[in-house]
Amino acid sequence: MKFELLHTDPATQARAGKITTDHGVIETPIFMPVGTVASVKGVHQRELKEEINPDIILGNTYHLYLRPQTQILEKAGGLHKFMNWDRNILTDSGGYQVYSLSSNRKIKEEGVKFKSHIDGSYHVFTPENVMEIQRTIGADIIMAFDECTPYPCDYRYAQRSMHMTHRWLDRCINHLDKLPYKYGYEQTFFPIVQGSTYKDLRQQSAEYIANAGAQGNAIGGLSVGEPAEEMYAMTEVVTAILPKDKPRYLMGVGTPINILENIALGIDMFDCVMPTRNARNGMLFTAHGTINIKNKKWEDDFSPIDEMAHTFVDTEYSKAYLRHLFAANEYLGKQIATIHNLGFYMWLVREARKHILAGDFRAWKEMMVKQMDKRL
Ligand SMILES: Nc1nc(=O)c2cc3nc(NCCN4CCCCC4)[nH]c3cc2[nH]1
Repeated sequence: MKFELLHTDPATQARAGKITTDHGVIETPIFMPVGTVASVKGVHQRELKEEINPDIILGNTYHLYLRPQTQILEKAGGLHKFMNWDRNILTDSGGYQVYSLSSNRKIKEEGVKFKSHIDGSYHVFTPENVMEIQRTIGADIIMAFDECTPYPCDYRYAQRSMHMTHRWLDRCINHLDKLPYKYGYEQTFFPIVQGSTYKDLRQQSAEYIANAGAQGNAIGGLSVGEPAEEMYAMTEVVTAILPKDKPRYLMGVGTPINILENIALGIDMFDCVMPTRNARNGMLFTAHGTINIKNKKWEDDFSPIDEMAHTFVDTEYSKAYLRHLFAANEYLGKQIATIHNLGFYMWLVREARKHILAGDFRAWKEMMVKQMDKRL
């Protein structure tokens, strides 16, 4: 992987960059649509490419390991072939999903024992086998196996969790070095900063991760219920320490406002289920605020979904029609809302990149944060 830092905004820490991998170029700042189990829910790969045009999407080790399982992915020649997606893919390592999805899991030094949320079978993830699984899935960017420290937690817990994540990081790196690529293209490994919301632990973890000398670095343990101000404060502490010539990925973030605030703090990569999950619930994000399309007020509003026309659905369908589809529980409604929200998120980060390069990012960001903070 190659990262070119094209410009850093003088008034903030915002950056415009370009990542190049064997599956193409990723222009940063970037939002990565979440395709947990090899599908961005309700959207065809062709629609994704033609209408939303993400340079990279997310997959998930925990889910893909349980279903379709790694031997199927291996027989298919990896996840790109299996889902017919020839652009970039990033897989999360499962550290978060085990903690958020599995009914009962035990975290020990060796690894995490968990019960499948699908059929109740027991499994163990270790730094070593998660590296093997991610080699088999074949994503272009793969994440360290870490513990996403639960929030809130006391200092002692956060400290011990962070040190275990650092020991697991060393095990990931040592094991990965023994695992050749399976499908003939490069895979890049990102370590993950922890430390919960304790400034000194975040500094220690950022130093440890920076010293690993990876091609990119991630910030974990945030967007787990902490107040946004805490998220921003921890991001600021960490980006001050992480190397500037490597991309920074803030995991699981976030709302449109969170994304703009964190771009200003020096983050290059984002992923979040919000645009897709909220869409399925009728919540639309727009540059002028959020719309709950199920609200009766839209039942005779025949204006386009979004005049800014980020994607074809914005002008081909009215608010009234979309509200009707949700009222009738037609899954076309969920599909339309999903394409709209992903189109908006991609527009937002691309606009941010334009303003960073134009030198007026701060003023634009302040205006957008105010404008988007409305319920329409
Ligand atoms: N390996 C790993 N380590 C993390 O610390 C981590 C931290 C994360 N924090 C989030 N937050 C997701 C928040 N999301 C907001 C919309 C509703 C569903 C949850 N996702 C994460 C994923 C993560 N993955």
